[in-house]
Amino acid sequence: MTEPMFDKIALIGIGLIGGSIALAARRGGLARQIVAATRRAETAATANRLKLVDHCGTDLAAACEGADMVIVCTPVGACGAATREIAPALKKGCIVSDVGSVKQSVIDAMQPHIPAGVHFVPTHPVAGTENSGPEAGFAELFDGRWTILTPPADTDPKAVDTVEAFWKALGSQVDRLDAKDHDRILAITSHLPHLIAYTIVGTADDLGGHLNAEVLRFAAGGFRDFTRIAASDPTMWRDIFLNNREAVLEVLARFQEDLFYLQRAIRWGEGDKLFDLFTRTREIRRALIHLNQA
Ligand SMILES: NC(=O)C1=CN([C@@H]2O[C@H](COP(=O)(O)OP(=O)(O)OC[C@H]3O[C@@H](n4cnc5c(N)ncnc54)[C@H](O)[C@@H]3O)[C@@H](O)[C@H]2O)C=CC1
Ligand SMILES: O=C(O)C(=O)Cc1ccc(O)cc1
Repeated sequence: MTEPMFDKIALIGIGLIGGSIALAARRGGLARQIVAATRRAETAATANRLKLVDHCGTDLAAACEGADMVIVCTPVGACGAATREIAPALKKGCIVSDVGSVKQSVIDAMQPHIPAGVHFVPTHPVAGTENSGPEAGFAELFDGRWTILTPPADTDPKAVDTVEAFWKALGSQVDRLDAKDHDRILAITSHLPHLIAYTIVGTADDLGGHLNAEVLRFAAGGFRDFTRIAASDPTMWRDIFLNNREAVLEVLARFQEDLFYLQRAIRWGEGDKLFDLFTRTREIRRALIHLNQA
């Protein structure tokens, strides 16, 4: 049997992502001990009942005592305060990481609290579901999916390599990006699609009257897919939009222009404009399938 990568991993927050990391790390035998801490006693009790980790409590700092690797798995708006709370307990040489869907604002919030001698390697596993909480975690979540590392320029390269090896051992493919580039890319590929889903389901619900019941009764195809995305966690997504404000507003402006273009084409019966765009987008989907990414 090979040696575990770490003696002790501590997870701060144990919902879908924290729970999945715990289960995948145990599957891979990556740590001798995995502990967690979360704000609410009820969540900790669920994590303990499900045996996601060796122990889950509510004292964030106590969980980090002696840990080699600490991963903050809270909504992005809570990352800074959580890091401030655990900072006094971090041992020298420890790696602190996070899994937030937004990177630059999380770096800005966490980095000032990272003590000297502790390494900070921010990450984003681009894998998830619409479900949240400790019951939602599963060991296979990261298998074959991408995890993006966005280490600040002065980060110890050995710590970055260790985090890369850890995510590969969890089943993920790994790449590295500048944090701001990450935020611009995710604004279009993940954040805008969620905003559209939240909007369309709300609009359908607002139709009112007898149409409302019909919309839900015949929810099929495209609309049903949107309702899945629109069931995603409200706290998590509120924090994502507030923390990736600029990039989201920029792509939203572009999107609105493109939507007006289609609106005009429909109004004036310009079928060739619609046909050309739909042909181009179908090719994009087929290329993704070819690359095994869809
Ligand atoms: N849900 C998804 O599909 C994905 C989420 N992410 C990111 O991962 C992070 C966690 O997301 P999920 O696991 O889905 O959320 P979740 O809601 O399932 O779990 C969040 C956990 O953090 C705890 N928590 C909340 N506020 C806290 C605080 N102030 N102090 C300590 N613990 C606190 C909660 O009790 C819960 O255990 C978020 O930053 C999100 O952006 C990244 C990739 C995919
Ligand atoms: O459920 C889905 O379709 C998702 O898009 C999950 C997801 C949500 C947030 C992320 O930062 C990454 C992945």
